[in-house]
Amino acid sequence: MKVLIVDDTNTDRLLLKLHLSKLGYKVIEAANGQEAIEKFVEHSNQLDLILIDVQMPCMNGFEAVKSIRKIQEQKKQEWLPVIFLSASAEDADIEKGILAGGDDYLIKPISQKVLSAKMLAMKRIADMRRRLVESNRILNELATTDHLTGSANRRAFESTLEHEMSSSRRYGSRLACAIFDLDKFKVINDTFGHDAGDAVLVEVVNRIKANLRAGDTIGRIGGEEFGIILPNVEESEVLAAFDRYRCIVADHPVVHESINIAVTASIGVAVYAGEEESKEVLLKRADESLYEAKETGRNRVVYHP
Ligand SMILES: Nc1nc2c(ncn2[C@@H]2O[C@H](COP(=O)(O)OP(=O)(O)OP(=O)(O)O)[C@@H](O)[C@H]2O)c(=O)[nH]1
Repeated sequence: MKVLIVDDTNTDRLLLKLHLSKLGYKVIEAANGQEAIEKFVEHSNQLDLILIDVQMPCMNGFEAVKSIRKIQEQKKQEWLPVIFLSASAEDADIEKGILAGGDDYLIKPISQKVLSAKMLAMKRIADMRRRLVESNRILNELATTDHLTGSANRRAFESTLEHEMSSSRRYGSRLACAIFDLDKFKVINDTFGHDAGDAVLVEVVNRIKANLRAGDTIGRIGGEEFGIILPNVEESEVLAAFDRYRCIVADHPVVHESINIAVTASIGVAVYAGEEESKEVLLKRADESLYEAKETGRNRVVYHP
């Protein structure tokens, strides 16, 4: 468990550090409110608890914690327990501490026994918090990932598309969006079996992922249908970029259980450059190009600038 100790009195800070280190806690120190905020920002991913003195010059503990809570809210971070340490036993001060975002308030001088017990209680909260963060991470992954191919699922793909379209509007950049559909996939399933079909889907996604630039996205938007987003592309690069993906699929068969499975894909492209257009209309334009690619022989990229 990692604890940030904030106290402007060196001896108090040192004593606390000594005691917590003996109990096995890792300690980071700050000597004032401003430094506490800086240390919090630097270590927020690993911190489990803040122990902070109230009376400090320039910025007192209450103000520092209010700022920390604001940062946490902006960054959508999980709750981090805070214990105030103060020489004042006034009810009003205790109330202020809780209102400022504290979870507990200890009156100085603090007995080592009480501090050890409070630390144990906070460790329980820290463990619970860590489990919650991990569960949220797993839930988010499940909600946004296609379980077979590991690519973004339709929901995550559409949300990325919306985000990229708004960046395109803001910065005047151009983004290319394509619908990429494997050809005659039913025949692959019927000839080689559903497991072979699954292996083809996984291999195709892996090949494309290995060739995407940072910031590009592939998402599975249907059974054998994928969406690809290339933000910040030059008009002259669009066709060549998607033709490269077509070749990456068509040039080498997928080998499954020592059987070579030839696969091709048809790709329909639409480019967005900040127009008044919804993602549904953009995807519809890509879909119309895909339809044309299928109708005119498959294993083709169709793009009408
Ligand atoms: N193995 C496997 N097959 C899937 C999966 N999802 C969808 N499919 C199959 O993909 C096939 C899609 O067939 P169609 O929509 O007829 O299209 P197609 O055979 O690819 O023909 P064209 O798109 O016209 O070239 C169907 O047979 C689906 O059962 C999957 O997760 N795994």
